[in-house]
Amino acid sequence: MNQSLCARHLEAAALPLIDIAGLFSPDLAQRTAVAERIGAACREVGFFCIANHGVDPALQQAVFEQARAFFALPEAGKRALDKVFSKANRGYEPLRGQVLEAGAPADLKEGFYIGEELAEDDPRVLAGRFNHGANQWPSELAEFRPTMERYRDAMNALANRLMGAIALSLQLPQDHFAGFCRDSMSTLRLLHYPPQPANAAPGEKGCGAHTDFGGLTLLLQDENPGLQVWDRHSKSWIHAVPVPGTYVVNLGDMIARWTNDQYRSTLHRVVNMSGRERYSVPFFFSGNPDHVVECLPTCLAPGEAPRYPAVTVEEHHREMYRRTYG
Ligand SMILES: O=C(O)CCC(=O)C(=O)O
Ligand SMILES: [Fe+2]
Repeated sequence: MNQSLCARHLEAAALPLIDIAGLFSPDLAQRTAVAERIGAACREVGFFCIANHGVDPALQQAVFEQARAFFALPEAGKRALDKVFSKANRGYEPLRGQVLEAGAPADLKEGFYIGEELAEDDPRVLAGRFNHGANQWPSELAEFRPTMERYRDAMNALANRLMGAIALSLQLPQDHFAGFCRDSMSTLRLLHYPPQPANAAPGEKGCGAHTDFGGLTLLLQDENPGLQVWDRHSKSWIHAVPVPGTYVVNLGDMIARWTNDQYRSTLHRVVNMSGRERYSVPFFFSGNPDHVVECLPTCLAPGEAPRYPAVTVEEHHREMYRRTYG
């Protein structure tokens, strides 16, 4: 192994790697043992990698194949599914379509958003609920929709399991977050990052520094590194080098609100210095829109006040989208 590879693997080791096989056990002690490791990572870093998560590698590869095929479509085909045509923020987002870091140049990524499929006459759609509606699907790619729907279902199941582990890690019953998890307004996002251009403007990068808005994010990365996670101890960026077969899991702002920042929603960004096209697939498990997120009494020391007012999942997401899409 050469020097630079060694250095890269050392950096990768900085994100805790947790084997979650025990979460699938009928034995509460085994589930709790994994939950405790997750809890420690949530307190320390707010980011961790999970292995033995049970998601079919063939399904993950199919998602990447479909994502690559979509982004390779002619510009006109992608623009026909532009998010601007959707009231529910579904569809294609062109390069530089989002500013994730306030004051920085727009992000050097293109994306595609998929959510729960809701018909035009669904009462939630008729009521104009935030992000509720139909998806836009590329008619050119027959396998795209079934692949993404299967994958979204697998991600919802895994996120539910991880929320149970987070509850256990906070000494709460495993189903404590069931109300949050029910009919979650989750988003599957396909991302494509071109290589960082040599002539990039100052501060221009794949994805500006941000924290995620929702509950949990489960990130599938291809083999090209690019994700960087802020380390508050060394005050520097950790390179989250892809570890084959794992997911990167990070906590969104909702979990920081519940725990009064005991569990961290950590700053991260993407700079694609790999010299290759990078593809990633974050799944944002955002929670039930009506669920009220407020500080858990068990996360307050005697005399301590909650840092955040109570907010519904829907109110919080409306505000966050307003900030990053202007
Ligand atoms: O592409 C990545 O590795 C991270 C993307 C991300 O942070 C996001 O979409 O919120
Ligand atoms: Fe993110």
